Amino acid sequence: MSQVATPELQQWIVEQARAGCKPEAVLSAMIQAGWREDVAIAAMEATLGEHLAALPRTTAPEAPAEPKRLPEPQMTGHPRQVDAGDRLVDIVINMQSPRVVVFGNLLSDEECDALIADAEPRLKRSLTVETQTGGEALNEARTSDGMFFRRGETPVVERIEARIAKLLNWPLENGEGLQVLHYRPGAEYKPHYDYFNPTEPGTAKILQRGGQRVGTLVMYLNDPEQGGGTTFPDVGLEVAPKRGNAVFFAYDRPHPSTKSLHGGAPVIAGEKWVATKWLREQEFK
Ligand SMILES: O=C(O)CCC(=O)C(=O)O
Ligand SMILES: [Fe+2]
Repeated sequence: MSQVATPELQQWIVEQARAGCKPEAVLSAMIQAGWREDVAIAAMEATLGEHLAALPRTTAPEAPAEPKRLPEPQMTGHPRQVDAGDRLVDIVINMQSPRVVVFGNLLSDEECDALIADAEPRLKRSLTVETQTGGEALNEARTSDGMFFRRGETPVVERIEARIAKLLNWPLENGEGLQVLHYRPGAEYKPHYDYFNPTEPGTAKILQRGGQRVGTLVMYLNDPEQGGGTTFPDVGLEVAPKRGNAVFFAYDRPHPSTKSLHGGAPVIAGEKWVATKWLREQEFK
């Protein structure tokens, strides 16, 4: 008998493993059939190693040896404020896991008003990027109206984008265009992840435009009367929407272990306006 593992033998080893046979039982069956022990062990190791490596992952891949670079404010020495170029921005909350920072005084009232005024005539019922197809679709979980500015579209947008790039140490070119959302009473955005699910078929096409999303900055443009907080259900955190403030969160991999699940809670009274900046790994074209 040949002492080189054949494709048939490899197939048989995988089938035994699938059927729940213990490795010892598989090995002793092979020895019974006349395989040399060392050849049988090597065949099992190689075959099952390859088989396992090809399986879809259901848990988080191991963190890379070099921590991935992510958008992150410069906060060594625990400053109360961060220099964002043309403005000192307050640190209100600094949370590590999930990575969440709440900023105060990021936008002036005039900037908030200008974003709302320029966005309002262009609002449509919000679409979300569809990882099934790579296109966009109406999403029942998101009952706000929205629009996108192009990067640098107006002087106010340009100024805010430069400030965000400085604040989060992240290249301006890696940002998507600013999105403005308007929630009426009752409107909400149910808990979701902002990254694109790598197991879904449309994701490869979406990633061609700048790679994964790795961070989100939600800026509050007005003060809703009641409700409308940004929630992080994995950690029971709710950020109150306050005009000029913002909540930033980052996710180093497209996986729920980042605890970056978040949503816009229903607006109970009044309305809610936010501007969202999504940050990609690479230049967003
Ligand atoms: O409105 C909010 O508080 C959250 C918005 C959001 O999650 C998003 O734009 O992706
Ligand atoms: Fe989101």
